[in-house]
Amino acid sequence: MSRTDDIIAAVATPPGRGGVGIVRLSGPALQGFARQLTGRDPAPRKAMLAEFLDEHGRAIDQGILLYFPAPHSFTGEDVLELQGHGGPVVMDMLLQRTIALGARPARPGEFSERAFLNDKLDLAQAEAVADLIDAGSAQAARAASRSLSGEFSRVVHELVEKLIELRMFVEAAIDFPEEEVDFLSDERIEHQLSDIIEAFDVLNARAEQGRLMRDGLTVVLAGRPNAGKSSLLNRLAGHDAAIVTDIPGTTRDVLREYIHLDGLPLHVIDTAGLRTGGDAVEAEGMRRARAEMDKADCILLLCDEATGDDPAVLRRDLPAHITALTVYNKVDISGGKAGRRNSERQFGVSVKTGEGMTELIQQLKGLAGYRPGGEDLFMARRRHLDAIDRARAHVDAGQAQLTEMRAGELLAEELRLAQQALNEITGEFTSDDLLGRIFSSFCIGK
Ligand SMILES: Nc1nc2c(c(=O)[nH]1)N(C=O)[C@@H](CNc1ccc(C(=O)N[C@@H](CCC(=O)O)C(=O)O)cc1)CN2
Ligand SMILES: Nc1nc2c(ncn2[C@@H]2O[C@H](COP(=O)(O)OP(=O)(O)OP(=O)(O)O)[C@@H](O)[C@H]2O)c(=O)[nH]1
Ligand SMILES: [Mg+2]
Repeated sequence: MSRTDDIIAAVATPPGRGGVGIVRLSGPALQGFARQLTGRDPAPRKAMLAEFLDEHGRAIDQGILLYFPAPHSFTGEDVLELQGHGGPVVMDMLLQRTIALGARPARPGEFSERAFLNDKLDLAQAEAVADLIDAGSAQAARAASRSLSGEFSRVVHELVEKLIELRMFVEAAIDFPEEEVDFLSDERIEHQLSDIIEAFDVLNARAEQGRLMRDGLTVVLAGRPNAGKSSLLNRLAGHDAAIVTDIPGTTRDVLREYIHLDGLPLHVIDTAGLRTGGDAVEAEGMRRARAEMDKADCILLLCDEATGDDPAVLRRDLPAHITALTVYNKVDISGGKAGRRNSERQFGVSVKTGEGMTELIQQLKGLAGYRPGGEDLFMARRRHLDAIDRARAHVDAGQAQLTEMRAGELLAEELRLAQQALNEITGEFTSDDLLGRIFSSFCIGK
């Protein structure tokens, strides 16, 4: 665990020029520190106009000084903010001055880590702070804000409480072995178990939505040369990202664009057209195309309907576990039907005129199970979903112990393991290693 008895300092505002820039400090005895820096005693939680002085007593900057005495601060320690003029040189001079006075530069995420260690935030909330800063849409920001306020943690805790309650009940039964079998046949246990499993499903659905909102959906555009993949990339991106020509084999590299569909982040990946032959460069392009397809959430298999390109052969070749939509392109010249075809996996479009595009996009959102504007979702990460999955697997195993073996002890143990897995989400049960990994991905000054 990191030491928290020293003073950390960092520029909390983004690098570059801005109206105001903030150097933030956290640690012990910052009142004296403020006195040395400004020659004045700061009043707790009161904005004070002050001069930030260098070692010769000259003003580096004139700014607002904020002092939050422990424990009533963001980190739970003394916090000092020097709100100066937002230029990179001023900020650096202020930071260097605080270091000369005994502070040390903060590591990424160290302020949030201290807030976590001092119980100001649980782990899911600390992660939500970072997700709020990284939010790419208003929906994502609202979801992160809901997690930051503790909504996600509250739902997780409710489920943990249910697990504890049931475990106590089962453990009480184990303490009276002669009655155990009867006790375990008690319908209450079955009921509570199915109640818990239902709560897992609800939690999982909400968290999965939140994860989608955070990580987005990766869609790979694949198909024969000239099918219109790069044209589709450009239309989705809204600008000329990729070169489009009528020469088959135009795209050789993998191209990536990041867009939003009603708040759903979409990573769209354009690839080299698949065909036999082609030179070494094109062959490498196709190899990379297939590597991207293996990692996709969804593949759009494009074909040029105007030339009668049959997608069946390529479709058989796709990675089996990944959802694929077949997109018949160029209906403006083929005369084919635009929009949904025989199944929800087949669409006719004209990338050129835009016909059928709305339906295709609608289907993409639907595939992800994405519900725009979902007011009940909270930000979640893959780490959280993994923990939910593991906890759920323990509950399922416990249920099997009960119904098949009437083994109360084993059920109790599975419930304990489920509880432990869920506690990883809020950080009641974590390793230093995990904390290190989480906080080091934050920005400096957060
Ligand atoms: N200038 C500035 N703006 C900021 C932050 C900051 O650190 N500085 N924040 C940093 O992320 C966010 C606000 N988060 C904060 C969270 C808690 C406390 C705080 O002082 N908490 C005390 C008192 C609570 C109260 O008065 O109700 C506490 O929890 O005891 C301050 C900021 C966003 N804006
Ligand atoms: N008429 C018509 N032409 C289209 C449509 N979509 C694309 N094209 C044309 O088809 C040709 C090939 O388009 P690209 O987007 O480069 O095709 P691609 O699949 O990226 O091809 P490669 O990069 O070679 O694999 C270009 O001349 C486009 O203008 C469409 O909907 N209708
Ligand atoms: Mg192309």
